[in-house]
Amino acid sequence: MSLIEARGLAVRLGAQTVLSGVDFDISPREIVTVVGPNGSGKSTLLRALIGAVPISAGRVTRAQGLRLGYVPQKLQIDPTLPMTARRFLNLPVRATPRKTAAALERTGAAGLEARQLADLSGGQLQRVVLARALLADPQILLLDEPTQGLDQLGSAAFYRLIEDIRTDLGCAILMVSHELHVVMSASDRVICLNGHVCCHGTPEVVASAPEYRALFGSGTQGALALYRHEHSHRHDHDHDHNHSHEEAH
Ligand SMILES: Nc1ncnc2c1ncn2[C@@H]1O[C@H](COP(=O)(O)OP(=O)(O)OP(=O)(O)O)[C@@H](O)[C@H]1O
Repeated sequence: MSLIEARGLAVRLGAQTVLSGVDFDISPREIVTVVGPNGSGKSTLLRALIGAVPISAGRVTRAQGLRLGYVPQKLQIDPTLPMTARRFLNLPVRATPRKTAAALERTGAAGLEARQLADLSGGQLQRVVLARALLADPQILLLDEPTQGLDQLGSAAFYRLIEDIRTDLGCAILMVSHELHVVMSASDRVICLNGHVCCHGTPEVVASAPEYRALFGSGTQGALALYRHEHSHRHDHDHDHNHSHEEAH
């Protein structure tokens, strides 16, 4: 049983068709990563899946009563509007001090309750935002480029934290990431998006394809090769050209 399922999903924003013909599923405990070039509709896909943006065709089905936690790409904080971490954690649903403290502790941000959001470092802020997402006791966490702006160490630590949370809470994770080494090492499935689903499959199968290894080896460079491969065909948003496969050619 999928937590979220989309069939033939299309989204129009203004005059632009941002997504079309997208089929998508995510099962409990799965880690699925969405990759794709800038402007390819990754954030829009996440927002459409949670019902934050209207869809123009197709359907999205969420499991009944689905609890989800969403970490947006960029939290817009107005520096002129003071807001403590505590207050942020209580929006829109009030949580007990014990619960907020536990959530902050879980994300490695213990004791930040009284701090102003605007004064937190990028890494601290991401942990507070993640803590807020955890307060919903989510069955699925959606993370839109959660390590943007973090340095490499900070980013690696954040992804480890996410994996630990998946293990502890048993929630599924759907994330957008540009960090392809993470995509290769930490995802159960990868979806490559460019207005439509270009291809999808397990990163392991792709990484172990002999042609792929012979050309690019493994590790980050291999991941880049996967990325390039998947974008080597023409993208004209013609869905007859959609294809999915699990091998590098
Ligand atoms: N509110 C909006 N109104 C009109 N167009 C929009 C709106 N939001 C996004 N778009 C357009 O939709 C397209 C997809 O945007 P989206 O943010 O989903 O891409 P993305 O793959 O997440 O990009 P990035 O990697 O740069 O974050 C872009 O061309 C963007 O300009």
